[in-house]
Amino acid sequence: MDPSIQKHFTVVDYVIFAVLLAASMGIGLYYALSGGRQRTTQEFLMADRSMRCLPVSLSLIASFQSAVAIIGVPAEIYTHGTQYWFIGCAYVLGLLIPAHVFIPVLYRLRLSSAYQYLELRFSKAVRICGTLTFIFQMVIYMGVCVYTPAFALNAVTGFELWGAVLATGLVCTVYTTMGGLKAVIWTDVFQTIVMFAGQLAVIVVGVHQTGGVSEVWRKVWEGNRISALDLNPDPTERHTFWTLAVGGVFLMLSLYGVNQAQVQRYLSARTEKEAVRSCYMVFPSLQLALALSCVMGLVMFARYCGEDPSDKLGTSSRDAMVIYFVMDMLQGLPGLPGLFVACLFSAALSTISSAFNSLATVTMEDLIKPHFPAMSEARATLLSKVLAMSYGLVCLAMAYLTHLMGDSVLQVALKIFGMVGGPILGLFCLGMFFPWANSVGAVTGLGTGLSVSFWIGIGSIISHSSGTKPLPPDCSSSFLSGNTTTVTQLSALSNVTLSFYSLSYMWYSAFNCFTVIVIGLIISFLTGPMKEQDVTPGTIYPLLGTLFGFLPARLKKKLCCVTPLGQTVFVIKVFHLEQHLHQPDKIFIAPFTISHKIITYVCKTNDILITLTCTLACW
Ligand SMILES: CC(C)(CO)[C@@H](O)C(=O)NCCC(=O)O
Ligand code: NA
Repeated sequence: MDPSIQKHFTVVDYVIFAVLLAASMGIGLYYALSGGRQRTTQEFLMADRSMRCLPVSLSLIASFQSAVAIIGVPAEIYTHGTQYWFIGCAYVLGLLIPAHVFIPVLYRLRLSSAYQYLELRFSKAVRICGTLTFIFQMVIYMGVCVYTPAFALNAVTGFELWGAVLATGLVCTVYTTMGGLKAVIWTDVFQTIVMFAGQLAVIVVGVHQTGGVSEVWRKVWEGNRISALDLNPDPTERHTFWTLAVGGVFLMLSLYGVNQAQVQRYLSARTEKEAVRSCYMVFPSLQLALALSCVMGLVMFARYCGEDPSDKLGTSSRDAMVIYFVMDMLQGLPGLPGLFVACLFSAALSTISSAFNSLATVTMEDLIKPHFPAMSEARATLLSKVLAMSYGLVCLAMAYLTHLMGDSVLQVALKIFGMVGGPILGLFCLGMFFPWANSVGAVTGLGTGLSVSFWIGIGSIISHSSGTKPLPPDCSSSFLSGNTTTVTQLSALSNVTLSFYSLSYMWYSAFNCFTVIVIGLIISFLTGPMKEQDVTPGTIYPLLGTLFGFLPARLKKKLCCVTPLGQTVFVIKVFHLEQHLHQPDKIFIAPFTISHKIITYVCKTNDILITLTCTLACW
């Protein structure tokens, strides 16, 4: 790269970056030494199920808001206009459905791992398939997350690439291993605030340098960056209202409904109500996060009029371009470049810490504990810490693998969510909404879903058919339909396979989710659908019964698998008992274990140990 355009950091900037890392370590240390000192898996992995909604909600946003979004969304807006902003519409259903469908089912089962649900509903085999799929997804994703900010910074400022990767990876591993989920959640709160502050600083400085809000508006308007509502129904067009607002709902569901990183936070909330409330509170914050990154893209456009510095930078990476503009704008304002770097690394840290903790949880709960039921609590906790640490090291290895890949990172990250998260979402929907689905159907459905999604995903990468030409760069140019021509050419392709490959990546989650459900149901009916009395009560959400409320009661009962009233009352009693046991003088030892419809409570009331056993009923 041309050394004359290289941006430099001052001492203040390095100090700010160091403060971020030190503060995160400090929070980790605090939770290692306070409370229960991380001596139980309940504390280390579930934060003692004692969290309030505010920290939980900020932590929920932080998990999937990585540097990928902070750099990728402005790059998207800069080159293609504001169409992507319509994904904000998907947040409505994308958060309401998790709050009122997934949280009630999962919270009431008092799980530790979301994949425990799959065993209760189907079988051990399905649970293990689900867990392995999740591990695969998160391991790839965290590589992308830690590599992205380091690479982009290195391209522009010469900030040591592997030094930055190692610093983030190792610092995060240390505080996650020391402080457990409490540290992960509270560092998320701190890091989310730094993230918002960094983006806000760039916007304020950018608007000021461009000559005010009205000047920014004039330039983005004349440069055609304000996109109209695109209602084109073509599923191969990358971003339209439909792909974003409808396809986006499924993307959101796979992240906020069934992804262990998020489910674990819901489960760490002290009550179900608190969990639902935290999900509601994600809505305004996520809209704010989206607005900040979109506005940042617009401000950059107004300031640089679509300029493309890729020749000067020696890389065509759009991420490097964003960093270049930001560093250029913030130059000469001591501390602000450092704040932006802190913002990027906050985003990365908060994402990989969630990944480490959730990966340690599923490995422990789904893969190890079932084989060693007699393992002592101390040993289980130690093992969980070793797991969290090992995933930290895996993350560094994945960063190196990401280094060997290419493409636009926003698309890569969202493609992974769709390719792997979509089938997992399908598996949970199959279990929750369709009482007839059986275990064979679930495994076959997941297998088919993953195969189809990889076929399309890899096909699209190889045939390069998912790209869209950027809008013309010039601020004052009139509208050119670069976008539309590409799409018409693509849809005119007679080759069916090629048009499959060009399916918009925003549809991946929805498409793959439906593949799993359809194949799962077909195979279930062929191999003998699940009988109502064999379905573990409490694992079905009466969706079909609610949707078809007009049907006669007998048919409705068949659709939603409602259990007899007597049993329901019984469970309500059990839940009352549970709340009762939460009283300070009556300590709850183990929440309960569920094995094949039998709940076992172990509780301690006035120093007497009681073991309660009862059958689980539908809620
Ligand atoms: C996950 C969404 C779509 C939620 O708004 C957004 O945060 C996003 O585009 N994220 C990109 C992937 C990432 O941040 O790692
Ligand atoms: Na994050």
